[in-house]
Amino acid sequence: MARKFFVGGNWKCNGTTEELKKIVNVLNEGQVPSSDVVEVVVSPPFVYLPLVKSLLRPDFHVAAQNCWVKKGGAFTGEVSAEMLVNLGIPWVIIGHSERRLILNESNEFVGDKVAYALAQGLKVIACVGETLEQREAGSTMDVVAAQTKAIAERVSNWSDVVLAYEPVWAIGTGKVATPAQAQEVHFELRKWLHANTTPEVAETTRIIYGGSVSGANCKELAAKPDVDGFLVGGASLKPEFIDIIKSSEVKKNA
Ligand SMILES: O=C(CO)COP(=O)(O)O
Repeated sequence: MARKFFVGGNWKCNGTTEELKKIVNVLNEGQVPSSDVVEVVVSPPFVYLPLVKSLLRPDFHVAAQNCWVKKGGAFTGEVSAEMLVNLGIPWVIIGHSERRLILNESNEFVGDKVAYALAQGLKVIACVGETLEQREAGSTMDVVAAQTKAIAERVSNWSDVVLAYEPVWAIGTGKVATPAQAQEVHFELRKWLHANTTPEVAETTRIIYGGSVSGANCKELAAKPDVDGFLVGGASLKPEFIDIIKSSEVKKNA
């Protein structure tokens, strides 16, 4: 079964109402391949989710950038998976490296969050990736396998999971992984899924790349067989996000 190309825009902690309305207008007017070819999901900060959802074209969807690890209650400052479901938010990003590293989210905590969000009916973009230090020490695959294992141990149904490989050294640095570097890790991750879940999960789960993806570098990355799309930060707030969505055509012609 072919894996549908997936392009996520992670807006992180950016934007004002006016700025986000402008980028939504750009997206709404963009000429992109149909939703049979590419799935597009943008992720504004929590407070803007209802606004963006209400303005966004119907073939694009929204994601939250995080959610609480279990049922809501006395957890000041948190937003629960149930609340996202209540608002009709279909997707959530979990385990982004900014949360793992700045907010000390452990592999186990991320795995628990993924499992809880899925159980509530959300679809999850689960992020993994190594730091520069870990890459230079030769432990890239150990790190991403351990992060993926903590998710796999808690998840049996992978049909609502997209796995995002985002090397920390490539995020916001302009230092994109080469297509060969991305392909190598994606291939190994798929192999890991094959050995540790089921061959079908390995074959059907989308593994997307994130880290300094731009309009200029997306086509070469998209051409790699195990790169099933992107999670885009900075460039997802700019008109070039449309070009990144269009890179899905590389797959159609493959
Ligand atoms: O962290 C990212 C997406 O989640 C990538 O960010 P940049 O595209 O800004 O490098």
